[in-house]
Amino acid sequence: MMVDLEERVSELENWTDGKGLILCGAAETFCSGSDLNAVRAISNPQDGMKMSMFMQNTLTRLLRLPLISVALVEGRALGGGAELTTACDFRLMASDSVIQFVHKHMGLVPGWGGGARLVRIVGSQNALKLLGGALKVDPKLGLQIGLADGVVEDAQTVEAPGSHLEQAEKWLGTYIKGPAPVIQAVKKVVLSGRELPLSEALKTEMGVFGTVWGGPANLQALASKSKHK
Ligand SMILES: CCC(=O)SCCNC(=O)CCNC(=O)[C@H](O)C(C)(C)COP(=O)(O)OP(=O)(O)OC[C@H]1O[C@@H](n2cnc3c(N)ncnc32)[C@H](O)[C@@H]1OP(=O)(O)O
Repeated sequence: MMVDLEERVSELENWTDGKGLILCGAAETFCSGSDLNAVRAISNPQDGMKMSMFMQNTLTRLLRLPLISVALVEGRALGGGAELTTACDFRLMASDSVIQFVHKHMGLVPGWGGGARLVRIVGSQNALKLLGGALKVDPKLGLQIGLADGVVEDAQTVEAPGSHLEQAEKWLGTYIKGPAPVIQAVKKVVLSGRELPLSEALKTEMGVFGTVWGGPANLQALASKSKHK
């Protein structure tokens, strides 16, 4: 799974006209973490560090894709699976889903970069509670602390506007409407603001601005004298 994920990220890095990405699991489970059978075979500090380095690299590259990404959490996101959700820009949770950093119960802490990212998403107080208590985060708690950005309704219920995936596509559609170069620029500006010290982020923003200023979408908008009512 880890190698497969790295390969998919490499493919996405070459997707030049992409705008959005939805990461979801199969068989009603988002991801139950690292393969426990494989983990047993590499349960020494040296191999653990190698796995940590590999997964941090893969998930950092996933988060830095110039695409707006959503983790669609159905069922459980446990351990490394919970870390995986933090490598997307947004998280949408199904009504019966749970995100749980179970690392403490495994005698571990996050090692795929999920601890550092969690602090940036929910703040250090909430991150300490989630990791220290190995708390089960349901959609209600997820929305309350900012780990979840929305809830998708069960497809069986009358109010549900389509499957979970269709709802996620609709939700993401709001944020990726428009030309790919502009949406990619939006992501790059937010990413630099999120990751870099202010002076560097400002420089990056200027560079990204230069790629869209006077570009096709900008010139078309100017020519159409659009109003923003
Ligand atoms: C980076 C740190 C980490 O990620 S440490 C890993 C943290 N994850 C875990 O400890 C997951 C432990 N598993 C569970 O809690 C349950 O299997 C969950 C995921 C809740 C599913 O429960 P349930 O619906 O009852 O199904 P089940 O237990 O019968 O599982 C079906 C088969 O899948 C397997 N499975 C599940 N998770 C893993 C995993 N992480 N690695 C390896 N195998 C896993 C189960 O063992 C089970 O296999 P089998 O059918 O008994 O052969």
